[in-house]
Amino acid sequence: MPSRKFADGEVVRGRWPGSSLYYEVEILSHDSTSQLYTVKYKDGTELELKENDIKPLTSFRQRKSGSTSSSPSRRRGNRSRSRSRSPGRRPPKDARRSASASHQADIKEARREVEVKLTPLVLEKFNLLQESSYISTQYSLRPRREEIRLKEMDSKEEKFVTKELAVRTFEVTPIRAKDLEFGGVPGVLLIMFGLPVFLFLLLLMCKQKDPSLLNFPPPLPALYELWETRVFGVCLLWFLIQALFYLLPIGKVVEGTPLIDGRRLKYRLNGFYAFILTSAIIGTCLFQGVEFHYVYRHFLQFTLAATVFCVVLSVYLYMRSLKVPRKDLSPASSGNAVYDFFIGRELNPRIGTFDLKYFCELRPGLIGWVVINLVMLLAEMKIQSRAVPSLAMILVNSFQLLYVVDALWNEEAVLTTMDIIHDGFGFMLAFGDLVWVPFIYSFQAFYLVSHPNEVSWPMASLMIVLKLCGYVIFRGANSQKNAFRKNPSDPKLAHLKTIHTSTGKNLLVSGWWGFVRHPNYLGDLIMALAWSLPCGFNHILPYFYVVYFTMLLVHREARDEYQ
Ligand SMILES: NC(=O)c1ccc[n+]([C@@H]2O[C@H](COP(=O)([O-])OP(=O)(O)OC[C@H]3O[C@@H](n4cnc5c(N)ncnc54)[C@H](OP(=O)(O)O)[C@@H]3O)[C@@H](O)[C@H]2O)c1
Ligand SMILES: CC(C)CCC[C@@H](C)[C@H]1CC[C@H]2C3=C(CC[C@]12C)[C@@]1(C)CC[C@H](O)C(C)(C)[C@@H]1CC3
Repeated sequence: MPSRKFADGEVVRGRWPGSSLYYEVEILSHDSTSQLYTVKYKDGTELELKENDIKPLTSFRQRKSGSTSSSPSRRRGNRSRSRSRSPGRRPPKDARRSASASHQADIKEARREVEVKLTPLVLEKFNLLQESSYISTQYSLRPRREEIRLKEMDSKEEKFVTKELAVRTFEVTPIRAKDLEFGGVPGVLLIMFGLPVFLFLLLLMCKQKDPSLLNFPPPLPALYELWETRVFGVCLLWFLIQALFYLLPIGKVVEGTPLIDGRRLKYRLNGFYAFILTSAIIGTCLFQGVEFHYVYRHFLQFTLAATVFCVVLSVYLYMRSLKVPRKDLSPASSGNAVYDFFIGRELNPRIGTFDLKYFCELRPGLIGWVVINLVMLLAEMKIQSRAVPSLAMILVNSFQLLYVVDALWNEEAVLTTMDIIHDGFGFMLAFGDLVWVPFIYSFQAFYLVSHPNEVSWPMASLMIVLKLCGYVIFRGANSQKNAFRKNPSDPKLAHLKTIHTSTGKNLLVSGWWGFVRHPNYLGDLIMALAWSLPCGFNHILPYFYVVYFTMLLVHREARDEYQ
């Protein structure tokens, strides 16, 4: 058994992680497996430290004044973040080890290799006490201007703290079987097999003359009827063209949020240019008389081709994740092969500088959705022998076009979403981005092709107002959040109030974020309703998106709250 240098109860100096400052601490215990000491600072903060970060008292000359007795957190006037602990973190001797425990231990081990050791271990009792006193002071909601002044006074040290916090935020907590999201392994198996079948049923139902939910769902066609190699080729070509646009050296390069080792990946923002170039190609094809109706006629074949592509991509992503260093794994991964295949094992799979997850999140599926909507608009004109598209179709197309253009214009914002920061790239996002978005989000337009609905101008005006209200809330809230996450000291946000959270991060509680807990979700839901209303009230089917989206956002809200 490896020897230890310091005994329990010994009073020594412990380095404050991320800085070169040493404070008086008491050794509480030593873990022989991890070789870490649990130490207690004078203000009660407990951390795990490496032996190298601990020095005997005798190795320091006493300073006349200064920080000898104060704890780092006290020196910051109790605005300390040191109390923060990762929620859900269990003591190391947790007896309930699951199959995922060794995988998580691997990830933790990797973290040890790359970062200054910082594992706050606060006793539940202490934490509760401190939490309540903290809440009572924090809920006085100081205007952020004052916070900024305090920060400036303490800026040098803040630098350490900020970095340290960034690292801590992405701490990988042990995932036990009961902590797995989406219903664990049975849940993700159901989603992976059930969702593609459900998607086909939905599309087949929508094609029926009477798409009532009370009707028996039509039988699924045989696979050989749905498979067309040519269609698969078109999908592949589409993906490659978008990849080519992504590689173009136009648009600025920005840094993403810090990874567990403090690194920041670089991302090129050229999604909007990709959209312009795609529009130019589509325009040229239209001018040349290319038969876009082919896509409508083979819509199910396209859905199958995209699904097959996404399964192949997911297998590739899982295989390559088995070879990546442990520090590159997603905090959502669990060690269970089935679950990780779904949620994604690798956080940021890249081929050179080509970031597969970031690329798929915004390009082929989202731009594909707009193109499919256009295909539906043309199909409506052809099938219903119209000289111009219906007002309902124009509304659906323009509402959703605004949504996609907004996402591409504000491309940088996607870097702070849960998908990029937390989830790996696996079947869930591959299927979501490349199949679900283009083939389900275009559902209202698909519905209108075979179920026309006349919308009067007064009704259309109400729908436009609803859409714009939703958009203003969605954009206002997301922009405020992104600006805050990018630079919490941004003078433009100085009037906003914040509260501190147990993860060490602040949350906005005024402005849009003082209005409801997730104003961006509210705006998004209002827009979702505006997209469905042009389809009328004859059937519930075009409102499927609103129902699904509510469930998705409620689930995301719960995931966000948990994190
Ligand atoms: N159309 C679709 O299918 C679809 C699907 C999903 C999402 N969306 C939209 O995409 C956008 C982003 O979604 P998202 O799920 O990533 O959720 P989000 O709420 O934008 O992002 C979650 C992150 O926001 C931060 N946050 C939450 N509350 C905050 C507050 N009060 N103050 C400051 N920061 C706060 C947290 O960051 P920290 O973790 O850093 O604390 C949290 O992790 C939303 O507008 C959503 O409606 C659309
Ligand atoms: C189980 C699966 C079917 C779940 C699939 C979920 C995905 C369809 C979504 C997860 C994150 C979503 C998302 C957008 C689209 C839909 C998702 C990929 C988004 C690109 C839509 C435009 C927005 O402006 C956005 C960029 C903020 C947004 C990011 C998240």
